[in-house]
Amino acid sequence: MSAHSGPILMMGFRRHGGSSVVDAGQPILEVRDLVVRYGSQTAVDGLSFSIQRGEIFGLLGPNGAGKTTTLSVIEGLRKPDSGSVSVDGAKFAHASLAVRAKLGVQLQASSFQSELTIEQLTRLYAGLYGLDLPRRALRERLADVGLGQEADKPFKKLSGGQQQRFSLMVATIHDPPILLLDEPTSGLDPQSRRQLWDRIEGSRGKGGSILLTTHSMEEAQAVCDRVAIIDHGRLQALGAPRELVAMHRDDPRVLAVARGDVTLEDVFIGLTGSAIRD
Ligand SMILES: Nc1ncnc2c1ncn2[C@@H]1O[C@H](COP(=O)(O)OP(=O)(O)OP(=O)(O)O)[C@@H](O)[C@H]1O
Repeated sequence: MSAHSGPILMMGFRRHGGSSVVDAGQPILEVRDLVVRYGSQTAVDGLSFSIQRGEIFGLLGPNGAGKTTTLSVIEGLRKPDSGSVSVDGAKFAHASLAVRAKLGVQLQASSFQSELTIEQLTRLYAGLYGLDLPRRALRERLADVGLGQEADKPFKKLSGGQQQRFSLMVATIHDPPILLLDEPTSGLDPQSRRQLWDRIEGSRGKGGSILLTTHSMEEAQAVCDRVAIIDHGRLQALGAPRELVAMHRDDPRVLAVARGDVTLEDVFIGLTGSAIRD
């Protein structure tokens, strides 16, 4: 993640386990009044939120809430029916390559040419971003994610967790100021998950921002400065995890599902309902 210029102000965002510093200036990412339809179905229905520099922001919602659709618009893969996405102040629809390169996107395993070794793939993706990294630097990047010994292995021979770590390394190879992660820890063992949390937290220290989706309330509480809970494509709640718990702890819908002290998961289920989604 690149360090950014501009004033850094204490915003008073307090996280579980410590405090964090985010930039109060222009948001690095702004989603405004986003609407996305698939035929007659509205998947995202007037969604707005913004992310500050240095902020780790969680997009939470039950299955089918519209999280992946929102990410695909931010990534430029899908055109919204209305609304806008701005990255660092530039409307994304008209964004130059330089603006698009501000996004780091974690690719699915199926996106990589699986016969190539991970060193070859690293060189390939570095080249796409205009980076000409010497072999030692390539190996260092791999070693950073615990893949130093696997440099000569074809991608397809990595384990699922190794593939995920590789894909994260590639997403950040050009030090993007904002990283988008769609369920980054699903399928990881507890060790790899904790390591990824550490890396996510480390990016904040360097001024990087992250937008992640997760179904794990534990994860949201552990790493996110703020979360948005969405359902049916609409915003249900927005704030720091602790603030949301404090704000909704007396809500009868939340009390009805709580099993002891009210948690973020109780707030989530209370606001989005207990029914399983398709
Ligand atoms: N390509 C598509 N064509 C038609 N409908 C779609 C398409 N992609 C998503 N949908 C629908 O849009 C809604 C939002 O889906 P989306 O994948 O964005 O939800 P999500 O919050 O990411 O869900 P999950 O947690 O299950 O990944 C769902 O009702 C889904 O069925």
